[in-house]
Formats: sequence, structure tokens, C-alpha cells
Amino acid sequence: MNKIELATQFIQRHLHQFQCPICKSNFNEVQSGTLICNNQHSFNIAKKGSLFFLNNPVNTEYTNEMLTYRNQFLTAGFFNPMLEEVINNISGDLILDAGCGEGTTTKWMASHFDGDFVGLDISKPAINIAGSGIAPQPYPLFMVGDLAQLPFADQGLTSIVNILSPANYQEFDRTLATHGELIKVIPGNHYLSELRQLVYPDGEHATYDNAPVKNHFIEHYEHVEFSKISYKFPLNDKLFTALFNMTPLTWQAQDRKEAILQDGLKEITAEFEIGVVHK
Ligand SMILES: C[S@@+](CC[C@H](N)C(=O)[O-])C[C@H]1O[C@@H](n2cnc3c(N)ncnc32)[C@H](O)[C@@H]1O
Ligand SMILES: [Zn+2]
Repeated sequence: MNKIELATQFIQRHLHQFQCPICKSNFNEVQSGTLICNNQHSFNIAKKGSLFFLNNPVNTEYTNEMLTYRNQFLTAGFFNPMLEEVINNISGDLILDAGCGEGTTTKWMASHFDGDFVGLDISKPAINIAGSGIAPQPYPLFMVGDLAQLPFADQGLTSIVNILSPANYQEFDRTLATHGELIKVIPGNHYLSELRQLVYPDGEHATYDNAPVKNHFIEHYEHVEFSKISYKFPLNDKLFTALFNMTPLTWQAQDRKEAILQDGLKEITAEFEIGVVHK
């Protein structure tokens, strides 16, 4: 089965859980690779199986090159212990990875949890990488869309996962089913600390402060259960090069890039706080 057919089958299984992001009406059919709403707005499934709900490209700070390095780093397993904790908290049959980037997290979760996964990101280059290569089994659906206008019906999603990405709590509240859960992952204060110390050797900005993001989340939800996960991820030269090039954090140090890459790093700290909200 090709990717258009796999995506079509996926949408057919969940047709009533989607919603047209233009007019908010239901979709009544998906036919020959086209999704059509009650008011005749139509969205084609691209060859790579992805859906494009945004017509105008939006430039993000992540270039195609950075996304390719991020893909290399994440497929090496950097997030896996954190993702294991995330899937312990999800439920149901349609789970959104909101701000999925190049899609490694979505694919990993789809292969470790029995449910259908949608990866949504505003970046077209990110979704292009997500849809590349052989079709993963089980098959996640990738789409270019905006968190501020989710193409899902009210209560259409059984869980929402939001990893190191911006959130839109109004849209999350609208689309999440009663008894569903929202899992938000934010960087811990020591996330990538060894890299920060190389970029900011004088100590300034060498630690990250996650308080503003965490407080905004807590302000919106009365009952959030937080857990922290921390581990060291071993690096080799190739992985360190990928790490250096995948994040905007190192833009400050472009003039010292060669020296930093030459010195290398043996390991890097992964630290996350995982907030879970039950609706
Ligand atoms: C730091 S990246 C994290 C990506 C991925 N979750 C990961 O951990 O690798 C943040 C992502 O949020 C996406 N993003 C930013 N604003 C968005 C919006 N309004 N709607 C959808 N995605 C958005 C960006 O394109 C980017 O891929
Ligand atoms: Zn419509």
C-alpha cells in the first residue's frame, strides 16, 4: 500500500474526529486522496502521505539543515527514556503530537503504543522530513497545520502530547475528549547543560530557566502532576556534530564552531519535566 492509501485509511478510521480548519464544519468524505468538508473545502494528501492545512508557508527558526541534524540526533535515541514516560500517560485511539517537528517522536510513540498518532507542525520542511523514507508501521499521519487552528473536532482527540513546543491551551481544551490527557514536556533547567557551558563559557546564560513556560502551564491548569526525568546520553563525534547543528542555542558560537567541534563532548545531559493534566 502506498502512503496516500495508508493516509486515506487512517483518515477514514477517524473521519468524525477531524474538522475543517477554514469553516469548522465536519469532513464528510475522503476520496482518491482528497479530504472534503461539508462546505467543499478540499485538502489533498501529498505523495508522502502528508496533509497541508496551511496554504502559506511559515518560516520558523529551524532550517532544513538543522531539522536534518535533529532527525539524526533523535533517531539515535536521545529522547527515548523521556518518550517512555510520555506513553505511560496517554490513552485512547487518536493521539496528537502537537508541534512534532521532524516526526521522530511521533514515529517512536506510534511503534510503542497501540493507538493512531497524528504529528502536526507549522513547518513544511519538518513535515517533509517526517514523511520521507519507507512508510513506518504502524503508520502515523503527518500534517502541516497551526496549533492555533487545529483541524480536529471538539473532543476529537483522546490524548495530546506537546514536546518542547509552543502550546495553544484554548485549542487543546476544545479538541481534547473528556477523560483525555494532555502531556506537556518542557526542558529541565539542566537540559543540554554541557553544550550551554561551551557556548557561554563565562557562565552567563549557562543554565536554562524553565519557570516562565512552567508557570504559564500551571496558571492555565489547576491540577498538573509533574515528574522529572534526567539522564546522560553518550556522544561520539558524529552525534556531537548533529547536536551542535540542530539547535538555535549554538548560533551565538558560530565563530568558535570548529574549535568546539574539535574538542568534542563525551556525553550530554537530557533533563525534562513532564506535566500531565487529566481532563
Ligand atoms: C523545539 S521544536 C520541537 C519539535 C519536536 N517536538 C521535538 O521535540 O523535536 C518546536 C516546534 O514547534 C513548531 N511550532 C512552532 N509554532 C507552531 C504553531 N503555531 N503550530 C504548529 N507548530 C508550531 C516548530 O515548527 C518546531 O518544529
Ligand atoms: Zn470547510
